[in-house]
Amino acid sequence: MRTRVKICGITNKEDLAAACLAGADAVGFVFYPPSPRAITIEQLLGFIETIPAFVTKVGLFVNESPEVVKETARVLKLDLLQFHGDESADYCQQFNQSYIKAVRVKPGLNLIQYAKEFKNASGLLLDAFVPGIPGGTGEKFDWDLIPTNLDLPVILAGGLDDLNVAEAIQKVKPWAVDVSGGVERQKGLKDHQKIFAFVNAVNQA
Ligand SMILES: O=C(O)c1ccccc1N[C@@H]1O[C@H](COP(=O)(O)O)[C@@H](O)[C@H]1O
Repeated sequence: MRTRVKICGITNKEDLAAACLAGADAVGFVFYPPSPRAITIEQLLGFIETIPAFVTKVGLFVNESPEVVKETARVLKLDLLQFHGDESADYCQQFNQSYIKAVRVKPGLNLIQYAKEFKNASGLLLDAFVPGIPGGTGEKFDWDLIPTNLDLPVILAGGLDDLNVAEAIQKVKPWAVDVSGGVERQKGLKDHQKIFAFVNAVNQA
């Protein structure tokens, strides 16, 4: 099975084109103002139409108000919502739209129970737990903490790059991998060579 790839934290047209050309299955946009990768509806409207068919448009939110999520998804015609905060299952389901739920993995967390709670999600995104920061930290976590029998497709994230993603895929066998910092030249700006190297590494794993 081919492992799907999401390139997250895209802030401009050039980086978007590179991700699509490299073969990304999904591109992510961060609607979380404190992030150095944050983008506004107005900025994204300037280039969102350059996304070709069959590339999934993902909007990332962290504990956002439902009104803002609804309006962002409506105006930009997002395909998938990514909830990367402490959102409840009821909160995530209210939008009547496909979503993935992120969880920051640490010892003692019952991921099997978590996946059951979010049974309507299209996938469970596993990220590193770093106190005080919801995500995009560039930190890996202990992949041994991931059970093999989760009820949801696993999207592995957290500190991935072109050098470690093959090992991650061999060990975890996720449905998809998600990267932000590992393909950047500076926060918020992508390194196009790293994007291509990452997607190639995934395809060869
Ligand atoms: O990218 C961000 O700035 C961000 C902010 C808040 C929540 C999540 C964020 N990004 C997501 O974090 C993971 C891991 O990123 P990294 O590869 O370790 O940099 C990924 O799912 C991003 O979508």
